[in-house]
Amino acid sequence: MANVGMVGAGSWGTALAILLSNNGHDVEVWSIDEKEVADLNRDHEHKAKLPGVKIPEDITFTTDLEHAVTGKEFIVMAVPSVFTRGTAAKMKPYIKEGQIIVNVAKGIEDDTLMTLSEQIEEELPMADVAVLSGPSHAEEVSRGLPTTIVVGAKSKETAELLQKAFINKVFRVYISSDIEGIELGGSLKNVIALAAGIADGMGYGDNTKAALITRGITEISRLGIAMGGKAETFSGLTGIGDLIVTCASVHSRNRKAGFLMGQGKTMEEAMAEVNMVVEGVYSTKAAVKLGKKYNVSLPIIEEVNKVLFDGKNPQDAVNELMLRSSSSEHGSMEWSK
Ligand SMILES: NC(=O)C1=CN([C@@H]2O[C@H](COP(=O)(O)OP(=O)(O)OC[C@H]3O[C@@H](n4cnc5c(N)ncnc54)[C@H](O)[C@@H]3O)[C@@H](O)[C@H]2O)C=CC1
Ligand SMILES: O=C(CO)COP(=O)(O)O
Repeated sequence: MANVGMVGAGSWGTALAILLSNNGHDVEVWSIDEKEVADLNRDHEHKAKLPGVKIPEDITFTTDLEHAVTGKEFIVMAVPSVFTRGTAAKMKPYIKEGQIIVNVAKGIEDDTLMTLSEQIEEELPMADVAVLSGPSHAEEVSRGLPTTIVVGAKSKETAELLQKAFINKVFRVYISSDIEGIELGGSLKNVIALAAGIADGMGYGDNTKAALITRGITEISRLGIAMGGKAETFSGLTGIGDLIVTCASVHSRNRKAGFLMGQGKTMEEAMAEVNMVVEGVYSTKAAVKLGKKYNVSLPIIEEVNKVLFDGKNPQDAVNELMLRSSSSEHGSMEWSK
């Protein structure tokens, strides 16, 4: 069994710490937040983020980053994307050659357009960086509800080591070498989930949701493939799978923030009410820039960007999407007649 360092004690870091501890590993969790650490060590429950879920007493929580990451067989990074680079930089003095770090956050850096694993590699070039992603809400994983997920890594050896560490009878882990595709699917689905939430908030129905999911994965795949991801990744768990759960789930932070905006709240009001990270808000601008860079059409993502940052009325965004120039479903096609 392994010694594991968990960096980040939000809902996802806590849920995965519980899972790894239940799998028999020794888990030490770091958070920057002193109150969060004190509460977790005292209550053995994350009352704010996973109320009612018992945290095993042998999981320790600390604000000492050196202690949390030194000498661990692998480190899990579960901080919101805007803190990923900075936290990785702080870890540098304690990271040895070949240290396995598995990032579980989902996002794209707005100014560099880098994925999170690329940022971690830039800060920690000595590390062996992997990712874990898929349809997996912390609220359900922490309660042991059956979940499937994918580890992406550079080597099969690292992928299998992590697969073995995380897998159990309610958490089935697949492996993949397509880190780029996994990360792009995981980040871009959050933008579409904001759109799905907005549609729900406006009172639209299941037809609209299906349209957003289906046309959303078309946008995600088009961009992801142009950037080097594999087509099959976008039709798998980390692509369409994660998109479905995030657009549909009552647990989704992105869908909820969108819902509140669809009901007339501002982006800031919606984010404050959700009170957990809404990653899609941070990934939207980057996605629009990537669309331009790779010359890929992203109509839904562009409308989300306008609603979030240009004050566009969601109804006008819907009209724009429905009335834009008509086209065939799959681009240029051959016709039999
Ligand atoms: N919650 C979920 O169900 C899932 C979340 N994710 C991803 O995991 C990442 C983390 O999400 P959550 O745990 O939900 O977020 P959260 O909003 O619950 O947690 C944020 C946590 O980040 C830490 N933090 C706060 N400020 C920080 C700073 N300045 N520097 C470093 N750490 C800081 C704190 O421990 C805080 O509890 C996100 O990228 C999210 O998309 C992925 C899959 C599932
Ligand atoms: O990525 C997730 C589920 O797989 C979590 O999505 P939300 O951040 O929208 O809750």
